[in-house]
Amino acid sequence: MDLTSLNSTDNKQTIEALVDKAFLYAKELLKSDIEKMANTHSCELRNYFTTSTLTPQTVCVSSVRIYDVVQRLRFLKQHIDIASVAGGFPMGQVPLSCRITEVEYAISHGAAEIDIVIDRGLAISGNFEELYYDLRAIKSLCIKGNITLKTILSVSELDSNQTVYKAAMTAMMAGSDFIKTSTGKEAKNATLFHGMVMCQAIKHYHEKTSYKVGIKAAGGIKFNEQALSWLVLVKNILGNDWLQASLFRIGASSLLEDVVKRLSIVLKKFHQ
Ligand SMILES: O=C[C@H](O)COP(=O)(O)O
Repeated sequence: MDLTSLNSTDNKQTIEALVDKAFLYAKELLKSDIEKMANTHSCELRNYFTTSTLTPQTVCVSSVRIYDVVQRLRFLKQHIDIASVAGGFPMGQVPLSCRITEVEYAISHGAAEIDIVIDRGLAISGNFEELYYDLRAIKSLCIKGNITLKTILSVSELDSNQTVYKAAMTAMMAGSDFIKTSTGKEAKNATLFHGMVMCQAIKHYHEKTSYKVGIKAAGGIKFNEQALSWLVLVKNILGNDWLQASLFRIGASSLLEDVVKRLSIVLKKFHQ
């Protein structure tokens, strides 16, 4: 999971709370369940629930808030990768030079992952060549710093599934490490059908090139059932290889709560 906060009201305090949530929320709420289970179950099982499985893969913030994350991590003496949205998020309607400046800013301030948003106007007008060169320019900045590049297609704003497929292919050809469904700010979130089109594009790209590109589902994913539906979709089309954080992510601001609730139910079953 990329634990996300991308609000216009974000500030130092809300970002500190986000970072604390990434490290403490699950551990604190599940502490007693894990301890009870530890009395009756093997170390292996106990360790599974006490280590990295309870910490999101990244915290995902706006570029201007990266510094707040870095400061909080220093204070907590902890590490988690920082993902930053960039490129005039969420609309993507800014000149390439500004997009480049923002990505450079994000990387130099500590982002390990860049979630770039595409200019949907280019995709809808069929200008995939310019879209490719835009994304290629961003990719060249990421290559230098070994930064993961996720490209947000904003699928619900594209005019057809064919456009979704072409935008996905363009993003992958330009070197995206992930293709991502949505910014979370569109009027409608991505559907599983959009996800299916994206997974098919990833599969075809893999068949043609052997490159494995990841998929990130984001926007309105708040409940376990939704997350599991995406997981099943990815598993069915792309296979078990994709079921790891380097190839499958869910970006969400409000999913952790339900995941922890469900984990608590599962853990209670272990020590009943
Ligand atoms: O990239 C992640 C999305 O912006 C998260 O959207 P959400 O706030 O609806 O979970």
